[in-house]
Amino acid sequence: MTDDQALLEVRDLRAGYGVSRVLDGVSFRVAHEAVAIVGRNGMGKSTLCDTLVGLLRASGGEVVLRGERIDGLAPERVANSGIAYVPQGRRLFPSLTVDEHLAMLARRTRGKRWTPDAVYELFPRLAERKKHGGADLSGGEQQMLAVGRALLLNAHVIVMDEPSEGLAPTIVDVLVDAVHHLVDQGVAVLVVEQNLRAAVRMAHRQLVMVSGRLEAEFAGDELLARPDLQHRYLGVGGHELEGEYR
Ligand SMILES: Nc1ncnc2c1ncn2[C@@H]1O[C@H](COP(=O)(O)OP(=O)(O)OP(=O)(O)O)[C@@H](O)[C@H]1O
Repeated sequence: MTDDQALLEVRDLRAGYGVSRVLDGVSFRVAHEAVAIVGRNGMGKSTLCDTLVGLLRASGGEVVLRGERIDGLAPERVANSGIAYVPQGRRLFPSLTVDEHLAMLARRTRGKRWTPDAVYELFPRLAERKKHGGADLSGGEQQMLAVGRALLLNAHVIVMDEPSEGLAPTIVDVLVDAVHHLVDQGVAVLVVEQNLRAAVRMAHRQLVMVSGRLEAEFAGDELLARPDLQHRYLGVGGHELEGEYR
């Protein structure tokens, strides 16, 4: 596989809940890079994440990871094939310490690039909190731990659903740096973000989801400079979104 080939390719993906169709033919490619998906609430971004990682079954289309179809596989097999998921809300165990969370996955890390020590090097703050339980961690520390767990799966692609949600700006900076570091290390990142500024800083390419379809793509900070497009695609200025796209 060469660098310009897609690590992840999604073709005409369709999925929904019962009779309600949410993803209505989603296609995109992710190479060795970070790509952001932005869009208003309820447009299908989390549904896309769940479908990519096998938590929701696609009703049509294909998900191809490094040349192999992974749609239709159970979530554990998707994880083993090289996509790790950092879900919205982080889903940690309140009674386990940081060390215990990472040790649970350490068995899989022998001889691999990512180990608990490498995670502590990436997030020194977590190293300081090794013995603390999940319930004692701040939102930012929980997010770092959730990313650390995903890294220990030694994934080729990490899917993150709204990682900056509820985090202080300085912690968002840590996450932005972490995403760049992961890309430098050869990991592709697909990040769903409500925070446009964070999305733009994490990912050079931003794809806009509208009603279960990808309607537009922007590069760099093009979208930040265009309030008209933000209004059109993201509903900025709409009462329910005021302040989210900051
Ligand atoms: N478990 C579910 N059962 C039925 N409908 C669902 C379920 N989860 C989401 N939906 C619906 O699917 C649509 C897309 O939701 P989704 O959460 O994917 O959007 P989103 O873009 O991630 O928005 P948000 O940022 O609010 O999570 C919405 O209409 C939502 O109500």
